[in-house]
Amino acid sequence: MVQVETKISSLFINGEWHDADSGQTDAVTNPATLQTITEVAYGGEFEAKRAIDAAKTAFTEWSEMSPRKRSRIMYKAHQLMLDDVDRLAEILTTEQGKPLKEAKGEIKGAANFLLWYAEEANRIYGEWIPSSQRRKRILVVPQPVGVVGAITPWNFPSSMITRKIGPALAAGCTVLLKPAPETPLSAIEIVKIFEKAGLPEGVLNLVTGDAKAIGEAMLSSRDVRLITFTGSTEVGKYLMRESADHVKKLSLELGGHAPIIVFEDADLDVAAKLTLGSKYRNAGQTCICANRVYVHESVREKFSQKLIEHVEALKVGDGSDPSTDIGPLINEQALEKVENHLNDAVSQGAEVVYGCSKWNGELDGHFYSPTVVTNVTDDMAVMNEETFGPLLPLQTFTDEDEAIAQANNTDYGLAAYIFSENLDRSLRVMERLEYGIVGVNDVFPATAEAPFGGIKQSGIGKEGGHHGIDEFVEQKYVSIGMHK
Ligand SMILES: NC(=O)C1=CN([C@@H]2O[C@H](COP(=O)(O)OP(=O)(O)OC[C@H]3O[C@@H](n4cnc5c(N)ncnc54)[C@H](OP(=O)(O)O)[C@@H]3O)[C@@H](O)[C@H]2O)C=CC1
Ligand SMILES: O=C(O)CCCC(=O)O
Repeated sequence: MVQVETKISSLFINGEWHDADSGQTDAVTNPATLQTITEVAYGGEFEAKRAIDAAKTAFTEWSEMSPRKRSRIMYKAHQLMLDDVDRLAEILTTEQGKPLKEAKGEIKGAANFLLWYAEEANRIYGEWIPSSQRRKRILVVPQPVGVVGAITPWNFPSSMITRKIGPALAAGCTVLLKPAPETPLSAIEIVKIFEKAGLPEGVLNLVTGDAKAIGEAMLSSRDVRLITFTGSTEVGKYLMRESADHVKKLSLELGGHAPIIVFEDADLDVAAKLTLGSKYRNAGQTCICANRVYVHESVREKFSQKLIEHVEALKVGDGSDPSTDIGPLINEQALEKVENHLNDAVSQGAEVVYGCSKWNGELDGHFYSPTVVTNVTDDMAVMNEETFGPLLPLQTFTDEDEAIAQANNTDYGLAAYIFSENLDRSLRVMERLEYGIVGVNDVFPATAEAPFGGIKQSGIGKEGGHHGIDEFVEQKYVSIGMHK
């Protein structure tokens, strides 16, 4: 397995690596073995403020650099990432737990965001609008917002970072990045890649440590013009409230509670296989994971049989073992949440048809068996809250309107999925689903070229695609009078 130093100076401010001012460190733990991997710096307000100052100073040169030049650095970073995919995937698995094959997929996806935005850097076009007045001209000039605060989660420790810093850097913004404390090593590697690729000092800064204090430094700074955040809806709401004083821009990718609807005209083999892929990827810790499945009553038996056959074949274990399909959950609280959702459902009459236990293998980590429950009702926690774990509830429906109403009956609106071989129905249902992303016979929508993002309490703004750049750009309207 990959070798990591026992202590890392993980604060990167103005092109230099530092320890925390206090000398404090924070342990990074392997969730499969519960062994400490290393210690990283536990920074706070003062380090974050210095990083914001560095980003502010670097902004002028970076934003005025030609897009071609910015783009070249990003291409290089993309290539360096791909060249090192095996080692980076091992680091990711060690700190996050997901199976190596998924970690490799994530690193490639993360590199792809850099490639996509290296290309987009050259295409941030303005507009020339015909004026209603003969002696006037109207221009719209896109300009970078300024210093960006990026706060990222542990579930995709690499791609959630490049999905934010890719468009930020392409647009000409400079960044203070605060990664999740569970997974700082992938963030450190990304920063090192940019250092190697020749990114000027101060353009990308990293502060690991006290979330509240670092967040507060971002929120209270008039120089941080945008906060881009992926994580829980609760913290997203907090950032929104606290951004009001400075009227900051916000881009928020928050929780989801994705429904899968399996219609009676679905290809049940495809539906069962992909339901499994959606629910158990990253042990269910993906914001677009299926949280609840609605299957038409007439195909319930057949569908659940096929599903269980697939679930039975899944192997739980240490993600670093190439044969593992499901790794550990990130921590004890995550495990408790799954257990609580299961106990709540069972106490109200749900039937466990597969799984149901903390894993009793020989590893100490936070493992949970893939579990399937039926006889669930609308008021159970699992049908209302994001579980973020490998628990799959199956409920039946009898008609299309009922299925749509059930799917929409939530404050979340990130991703929803339908399985049907009927094109008319697929389009009809897609249009009525109140979600930012709809998968039709597909459950893996995240990709660099498409706009990923939720509605309702799942967030604001898009990441990915040419749309992803918009968050990092202000449109300056220039009104030109001609007087001669
Ligand atoms: N949309 C998604 O992809 C994700 C959704 N979630 C959902 O959230 C639940 C809880 O997970 P959790 O990791 O606690 O998610 P959080 O929202 O608490 O954490 C996400 C990131 O935000 C940081 N953060 C937390 N509080 C603040 C603050 N006041 N100011 C600035 N940054 C802050 C965290 O740092 P720190 O941990 O140091 O507080 C972390 O870097 C999960 O069970 C899941 O339901 C979680 C992760 C990703
Ligand atoms: O959980 C998320 O916030 C992003 C999902 C990314 C992916 O599906 O690759």
